[in-house]
Amino acid sequence: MDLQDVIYEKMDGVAKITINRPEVYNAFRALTVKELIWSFRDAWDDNAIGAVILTGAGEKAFCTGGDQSKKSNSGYDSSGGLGGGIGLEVEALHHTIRSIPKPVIAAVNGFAIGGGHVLHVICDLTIASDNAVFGQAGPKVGSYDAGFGSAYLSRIVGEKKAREIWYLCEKYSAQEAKEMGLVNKIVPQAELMEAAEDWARKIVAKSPTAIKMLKYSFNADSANIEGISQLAMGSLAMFYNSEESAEGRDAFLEKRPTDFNKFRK
Ligand SMILES: CC(C)(COP(=O)(O)OP(=O)(O)OC[C@H]1O[C@@H](n2cnc3c(N)ncnc32)[C@H](O)[C@@H]1OP(=O)(O)O)[C@@H](O)C(=O)NCCC(=O)NCCSC(=O)CCC(=O)c1ccccc1C(=O)O
Repeated sequence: MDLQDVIYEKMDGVAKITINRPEVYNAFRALTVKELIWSFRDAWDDNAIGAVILTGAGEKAFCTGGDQSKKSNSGYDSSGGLGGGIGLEVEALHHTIRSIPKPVIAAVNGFAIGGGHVLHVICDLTIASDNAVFGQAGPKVGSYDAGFGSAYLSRIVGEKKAREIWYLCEKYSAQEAKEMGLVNKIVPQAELMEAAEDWARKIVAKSPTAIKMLKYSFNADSANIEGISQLAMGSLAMFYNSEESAEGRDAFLEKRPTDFNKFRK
């Protein structure tokens, strides 16, 4: 596949997938999500690969979720039926990251916000640079991830903290993220890739069958969230076709405060 939005590399048993849209802080559009799925599936299919690193290009951001400039009232910029009607195959991407029988390490090199935050939450492990910033943004921009983004997040940080993260849309430092169990390790930004590659190589040296079965065992306990995620994305498609959702997107793009009051009923 000829990749435009993603850089895909393989070395010493480790696949590295880099979201490459630094001009929009690595926000994803339909093509980005398609290319991410393709890359993860290639790594899955390649018996020489034992671990995957997911990161973002540049020093500012890991990923900031859906590209707001590509969102219309009928969803993001893919018009097909894939993706539950939201125009982005986010649900399939989440499924692929969880299903690939090889650990996925998120190397968070800056902002992990919104749908970008959900991506690192779903990854098996997270290593953050000391300047990384974490948080959800959906309620500020007329969106939500009521699947893995909320239900699985609450398993990691607890119900109260997950509700705080979604309801307030505050930003959290790498240290705060580590304290709430969202991050496995923090390193200086210059050492991030070295640290991720070091952990990946340690995993690659282990029994692949043991690693695969452990990943599936960890997944089994939260597998029911897949069904919730399908419902969530279906409801999101309907919500996107509303003035309320459009107000959030437009305010972000116009760099002005939101006015959601008229939608309270
Ligand atoms: C990340 C920020 C907090 C950084 O703020 P700041 O340092 O002030 O930089 P900015 O000037 O804001 O940004 C620099 C530059 O990047 C552009 N940009 C950043 N993020 C996006 C984006 N998501 N879409 C489009 N463009 C983006 C920004 O416009 C600037 O460009 P200029 O040309 O220089 O003006 C801040 O940028 C920020 O808050 N970004 C938005 C984050 C966001 O709202 N993401 C979507 C959230 S939706 C969600 O959380 C729930 C939904 C969800 O998870 C989901 C589920 C299913 C499908 C899709 C999604 C989804 O994520 O949408």
